[in-house]
Amino acid sequence: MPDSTSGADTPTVFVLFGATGDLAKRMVLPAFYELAQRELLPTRWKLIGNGRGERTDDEFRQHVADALTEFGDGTDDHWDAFAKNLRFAGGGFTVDDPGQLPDVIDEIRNGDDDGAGDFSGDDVQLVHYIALPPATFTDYTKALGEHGLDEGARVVYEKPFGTSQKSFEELDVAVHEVFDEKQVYRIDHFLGKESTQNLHIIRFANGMFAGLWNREHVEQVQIDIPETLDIDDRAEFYDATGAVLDMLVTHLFQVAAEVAMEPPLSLRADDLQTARESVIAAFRPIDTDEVVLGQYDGYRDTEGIADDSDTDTYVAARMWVDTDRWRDVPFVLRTGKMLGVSAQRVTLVFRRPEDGPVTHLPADGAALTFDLSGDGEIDITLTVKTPGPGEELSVAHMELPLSSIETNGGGLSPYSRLLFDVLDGDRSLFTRPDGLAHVWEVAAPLLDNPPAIQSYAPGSMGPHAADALADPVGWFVSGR
Ligand SMILES: NC(=O)C1=CN([C@@H]2O[C@H](COP(=O)(O)OP(=O)(O)OC[C@H]3O[C@@H](n4cnc5c(N)ncnc54)[C@H](OP(=O)(O)O)[C@@H]3O)[C@@H](O)[C@H]2O)C=CC1
Ligand SMILES: O=C1O[C@H](COP(=O)(O)O)[C@@H](O)[C@H](O)[C@H]1O
Repeated sequence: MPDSTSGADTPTVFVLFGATGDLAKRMVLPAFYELAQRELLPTRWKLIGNGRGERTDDEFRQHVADALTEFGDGTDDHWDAFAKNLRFAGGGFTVDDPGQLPDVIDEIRNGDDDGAGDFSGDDVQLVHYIALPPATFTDYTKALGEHGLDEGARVVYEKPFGTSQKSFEELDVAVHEVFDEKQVYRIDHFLGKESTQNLHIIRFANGMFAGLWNREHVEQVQIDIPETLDIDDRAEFYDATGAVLDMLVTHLFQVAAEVAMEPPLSLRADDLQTARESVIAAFRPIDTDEVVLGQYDGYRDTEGIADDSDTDTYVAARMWVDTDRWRDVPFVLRTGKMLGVSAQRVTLVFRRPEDGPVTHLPADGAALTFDLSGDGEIDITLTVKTPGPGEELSVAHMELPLSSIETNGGGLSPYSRLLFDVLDGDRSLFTRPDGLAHVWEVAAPLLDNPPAIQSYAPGSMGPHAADALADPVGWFVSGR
């Protein structure tokens, strides 16, 4: 639910720090354009790209057009009107020197900007998007405060919001010295995926699932994100990060919290965030005996990776959520690069009825799966009678692609959805510092004392040692 100041009529200035960077061109700029195409932007808006170098507005417009061609669907008849709203403010942005940004904002506020829309005389909503290397988050936050661009503004932080308990706490203090929590939007784009949102909608909107969402009925939860991708053009970033930080303690933990949360009082931002982020406090600190770390063969031959790198490109972990609802139900989480298949599946595996008349039931014969990839899909696995003579059993699947549901314009990509929510003032799908503080407590045993890395063949499903973590059900996603 949006905060009180948002609205389609509020003139909005969106400042994209790191506008020349990789994330901006892959995700943020195409998502912004998608919102324009879908007419989901405020009536009056400007996007100011910020960077340390100098570019004219027209050069920046060309940069955006190129990004849309390379990473989006190109430009269409929305482009001319869109391009008029793009500006560039170079010269960097530091506490000592704000570069050109304040002047460009003033031009827009004073109505001197020759683009579309008159902002003069209106309160302008500032939205800052920090798409910069994480090491710079604190300095840019301080600079926003120093140059008076914090008041009433919203600020979006890319991930990772800290890479250790210490760096998280330091960043959290720095951010709250400048911004109130209600101004802050920490992105985890897995929360913006259509199927992730269906974890709470399908559960709470359908009595048949609401009643099953507990230890009495669920035997195991799997959160499985294998990737066939390698790390080629992100070698420096990836080698300093690894699968545990890049995926496990960020996206997979947030999705686990979506599954595990207690019913929120409502779907309002505070209630949904409270339910999701507070259950992380009940995640049991990771037992490293229940973790398998891997690195694919050939990783160290990648340009930019040291010959002796011990960075994890794979992690599988069995975790426990110590609430009455989930006590003793294993949550098994897995992700890795260069695996045999790409998938993003969250599966609740249901218990087999005990002492019922049907015997010899398969362990994987009843499940509800949320496919987070692409447009999203919900699948139901059932044990059925094999058609024909006799009483043979088969495991059958029903698939509901979310793209088959009639909508007004189709689903939104995760970044478009999250940007829309920022512009709308809705923080439901963003992370909160109380949850993130617990993430680091849960992860500490693994970060402090990681198990030895095991090698695996590219195209496999990772080290065999991880197979047992999902016993007795077995991993639903299989690639071998
Ligand atoms: N790239 C991706 O696929 C993903 C990235 N992210 C996150 O998004 C954020 C940005 O990532 P990405 O775009 O890849 O990063 P880049 O390395 O591409 O940096 C973005 C921009 O920041 C500016 N910049 C770089 N170093 C500094 C510095 N030391 N001080 C000030 N400005 C600097 C540069 O712009 P200029 O030279 O114009 O000043 C650069 O173009 C990171 O937090 C990352 O973790 C999250 C998910 C995926
Ligand atoms: O944040 C990240 O996510 C991607 C996977 O995201 P998706 O957009 O393909 O759903 C992952 O490949 C990358 O390593 C990680 O940084």
